[in-house]
Amino acid sequence: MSLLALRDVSRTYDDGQPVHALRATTLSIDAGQYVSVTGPSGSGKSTLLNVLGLLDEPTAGSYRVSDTETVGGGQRLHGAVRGQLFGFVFQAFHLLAGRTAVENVEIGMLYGPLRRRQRRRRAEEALDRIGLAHRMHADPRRLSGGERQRVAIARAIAARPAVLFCDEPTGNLDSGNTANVLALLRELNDQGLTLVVVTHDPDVAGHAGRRLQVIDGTVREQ
Ligand SMILES: Nc1ncnc2c1ncn2[C@@H]1O[C@H](COP(=O)(O)OP(=O)(O)OP(=O)(O)O)[C@@H](O)[C@H]1O
Repeated sequence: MSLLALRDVSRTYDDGQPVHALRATTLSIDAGQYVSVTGPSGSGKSTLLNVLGLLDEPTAGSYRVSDTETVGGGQRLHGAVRGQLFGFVFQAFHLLAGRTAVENVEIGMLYGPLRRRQRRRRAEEALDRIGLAHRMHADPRRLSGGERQRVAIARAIAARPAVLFCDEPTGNLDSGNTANVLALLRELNDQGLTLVVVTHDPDVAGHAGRRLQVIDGTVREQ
């Protein structure tokens, strides 16, 4: 059974005249897949990621997550699915300065069901998993770019999502730090996490087992 299933999904923006950011797309992603999404600027990659991550709603079509129809389900359903199953990593790390790494990771679980002590334990586990246990109490301002992105990944995986959505996760990193983050993503995928990674970088895309290309709102397998 596919974990994420788009059927005939379109996303049209009304910007004076219609912008067809995503055109009648049918796409299934199975649990455990590592999927990259590439394509020219403005082709619809972020729109696809936002629709898959329930951050944006299709204008037409059906989107099932774990066999639950989400289109028309409303904010409450979308929020619940996101909270239980999805984690997000963006190009800009969005970490809070003045808070430690472990506090930043805990913030990702603030609105979930866990109590304070459980949140701390999960945060510590997540930092340990990404190899930053020794920097747990550091302010993100004192971490390297690669370490910051790893903290952002820890924050995204601490609540144990089934799917991690990444939008240009290495966009702000030099080649050494990019290699570290890619090794971490590979390891997380090996442990069963489903990954969907939007990237401009063909080398980053090359790490995925399944490669999608978006051109003018149309998704193709590569
Ligand atoms: N809120 C919006 N209102 C109107 N048009 C939008 C909006 N968001 C995106 N678009 C348009 O939809 C199309 C797809 O945008 P999208 O951001 O998905 O592309 P992208 O492939 O992620 O681009 P990039 O690689 O530059 O980030 C573009 O033509 C864009 O201008």
